[in-house]
Amino acid sequence: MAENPTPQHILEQSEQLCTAQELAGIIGKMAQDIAKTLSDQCPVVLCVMNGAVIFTGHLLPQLNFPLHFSYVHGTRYHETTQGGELDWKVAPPDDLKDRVVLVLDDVLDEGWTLAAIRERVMKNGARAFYSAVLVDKVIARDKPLQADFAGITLPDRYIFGFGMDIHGMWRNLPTIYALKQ
Ligand SMILES: O=P(O)(O)OC[C@H]1O[C@H](OP(=O)(O)OP(=O)(O)O)[C@H](O)[C@@H]1O
Ligand SMILES: Nc1nc2[nH]cnc2c(=O)[nH]1
Repeated sequence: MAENPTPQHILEQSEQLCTAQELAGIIGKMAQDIAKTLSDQCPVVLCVMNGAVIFTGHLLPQLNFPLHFSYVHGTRYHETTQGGELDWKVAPPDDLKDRVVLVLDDVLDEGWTLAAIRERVMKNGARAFYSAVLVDKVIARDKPLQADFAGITLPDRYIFGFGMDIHGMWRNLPTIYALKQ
């Protein structure tokens, strides 16, 4: 891949990993599983911006029980494909005392982002923490946490589309892609 590939070049060098229809089925099943556990808890649902924006937009209308909604914004990949320190742009809400919290993220990779969110959420008084990730990546290392609800398992390749970026671009693709190997 060239050092500064154009958006079109990235797309040409990529392959689709699943269809939009498959994603719809996966998210529908996740909504049912989440409802079985949380429908009587009135959870605070937090979207992890930016990557989880499309996943959240598909999942939320299918959660057919009362909930409160807000978001956190933390990034540790910036516009690169390597994670670093988590940079908090918007931290979890302060007023989580005794609340059950469900955090929605697009991908659980090394797990440091969700682990840091869990720590802040519990410090802010939550009674219980749950996480739902659209993609659980298979990596060679142990993760600091496992997701309570996971949609699809994918191999250790940098993915983009459906909310996830590559070099800051292509979050708007309607399904998930990876660069050809
Ligand atoms: O499990 P980890 O290795 O910690 O990685 C997962 C996180 O990485 C991505 O966020 P990113 O930092 O790229 O910010 P973005 O959501 O704005 O793209 C993704 O949206 C997850 O939040
Ligand atoms: N866009 C994107 N963000 C990530 N954050 C952690 N892993 C990934 C990935 O594969 N793609």
